[in-house]
Amino acid sequence: MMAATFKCQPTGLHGSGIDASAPRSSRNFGRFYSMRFACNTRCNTLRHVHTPLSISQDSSTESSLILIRHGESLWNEKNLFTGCCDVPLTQRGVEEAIEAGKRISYIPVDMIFTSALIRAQMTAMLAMTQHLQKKIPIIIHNESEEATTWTRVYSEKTTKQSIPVITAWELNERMYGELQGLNKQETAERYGKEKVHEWRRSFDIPPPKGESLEMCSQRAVAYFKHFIEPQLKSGKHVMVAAHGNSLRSIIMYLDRLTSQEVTTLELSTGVPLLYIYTEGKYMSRGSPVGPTEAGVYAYTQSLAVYRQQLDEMLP
Ligand SMILES: O=C(O)[C@@H](CO)OP(=O)(O)O
Repeated sequence: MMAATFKCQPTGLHGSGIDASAPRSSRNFGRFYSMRFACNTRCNTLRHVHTPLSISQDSSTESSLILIRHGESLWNEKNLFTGCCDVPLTQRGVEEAIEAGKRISYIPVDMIFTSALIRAQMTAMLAMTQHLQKKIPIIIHNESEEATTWTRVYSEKTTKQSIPVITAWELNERMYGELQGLNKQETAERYGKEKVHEWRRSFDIPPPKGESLEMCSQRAVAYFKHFIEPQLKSGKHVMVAAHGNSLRSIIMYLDRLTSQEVTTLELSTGVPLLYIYTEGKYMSRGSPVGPTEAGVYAYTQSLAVYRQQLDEMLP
């Protein structure tokens, strides 16, 4: 069913010009890590690519994972079921994304994963405009040989100042089937509040011709385990910009929630959540409050060191 619904988008870094042969040129960011993608599935081709990691840290101990639901979209504002319809942010959503960016501006980001939908991509890009690293997020295009070749970056220096952005349909919002485009309030009046609540928040009951949360979690969590977790394991700091239900699925996995517990999990638009991945475990650190808040750098020793490096680097 999913294959018919979504066109697979080959994603990844292969041939993107992102390369680990960067010299040790920066006083503060003198150490580079190289990593190798070795994953290959029908839909994704992340392979044989090196990316630079621009902070000093002990990559074997911990990495940060930021999850962010997109800011308010035009259909959130109109209270319409959105699902996989590709709707942009409202002005308020833009502001939420910028505010989220301020809140995570001091947390290192080496790679970004977003869904294939514009509201998540806008959120990631707007958030990164606030980041203290001042690196430029670049969407990686590997959907064809030509796309790979034509988007190649030929400057090592520019590559070092970039953050690869991987887009993946597997991180899309759940596909809401025949509810897409319908008003949530009117649908509740028509089918009854309980029925609509069951479609929206039960774990395994799909809306008409759509995905249940369970179906959404199968593809979102499989993608997370296959493509995102290996990056965290290798010491990369990752941001994931996605959607209410794809992120609820991922949080269910990270926090080991039961299918009952996840039914009450609600995520606000544009609010980042921080996890620290260490020794194969995820530690939830809630939502960062902002770079000026006392104590935020004490989340982990690496973050404290990172902050110090940023301070030394900034004018
Ligand atoms: O419409 C949607 O796509 C989602 C998220 O906005 O709605 P719900 O809250 O029902 O999961």
